[in-house]
Amino acid sequence: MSGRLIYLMGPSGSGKDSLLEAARERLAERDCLIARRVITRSAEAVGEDAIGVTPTEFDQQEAAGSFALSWRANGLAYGIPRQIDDWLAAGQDVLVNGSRAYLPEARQLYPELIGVLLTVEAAVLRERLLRRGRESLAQIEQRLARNAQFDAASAERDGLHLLDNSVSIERARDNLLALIGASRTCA
Ligand SMILES: Nc1ncnc2c1ncn2[C@@H]1O[C@H](COP(=O)(O)OP(=O)(O)O)[C@@H](O)[C@H]1O
Ligand SMILES: O=P(O)(O)OC[C@H]1O[C@H](OP(=O)(O)OP(=O)(O)O)[C@H](O)[C@@H]1O
Repeated sequence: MSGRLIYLMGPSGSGKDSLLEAARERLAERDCLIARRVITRSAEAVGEDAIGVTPTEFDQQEAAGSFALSWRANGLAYGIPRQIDDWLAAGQDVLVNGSRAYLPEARQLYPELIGVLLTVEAAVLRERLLRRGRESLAQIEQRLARNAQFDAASAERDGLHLLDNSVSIERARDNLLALIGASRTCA
């Protein structure tokens, strides 16, 4: 039996990483692993449980077939290690921190993926990016402009599950776990 691929998306600053950290233990109890991303961000700036590599290293790993999924956004390259295929084949669910723009390609590779879109109001998003303080103001403006290109209503039409993270992280975590549990029943 193969596991399910849960593809979490949401604008930069919406709280994907915080949500994954908050849910990590509970997900593990449900046999759901979180994929560790490879990102061309300096190690100090990574700020998530990711592996930092140089752009050259990333390109080499990508060319060698090390990634199950890989994309570029926000001036960075992101890869999901090929290892997730072993986990899925062993029947384990896998949750990845994905990209909205890359969703069509991800769906071609994993037609059964369960897409979850984390949403927050634009004003909250701005506030969170500013508070996180990881990017420059110009980079934050670029992320907000990128977000304005995506529309949650069309996401719903695309069959994505919408998950509000304007609420507390604990509530969002419980809603994520409920959503994953409900999808299992439907499968
Ligand atoms: N539910 C929440 N309530 C309040 N602050 C949150 C919540 N979720 C995330 N944050 C904060 O918002 C900022 C961005 O979150 P982060 O997890 O880094 O987002 P992403 O991984 O989507 O870029 C962080 O400073 C984080 O602490
Ligand atoms: O196509 P999009 O949906 O806009 O996504 C583009 C990228 O931005 C997000 O990264 P992340 O939240 O890690 O960005 P940041 O941490 O660099 O802010 C997301 O996980 C993708 O890797």
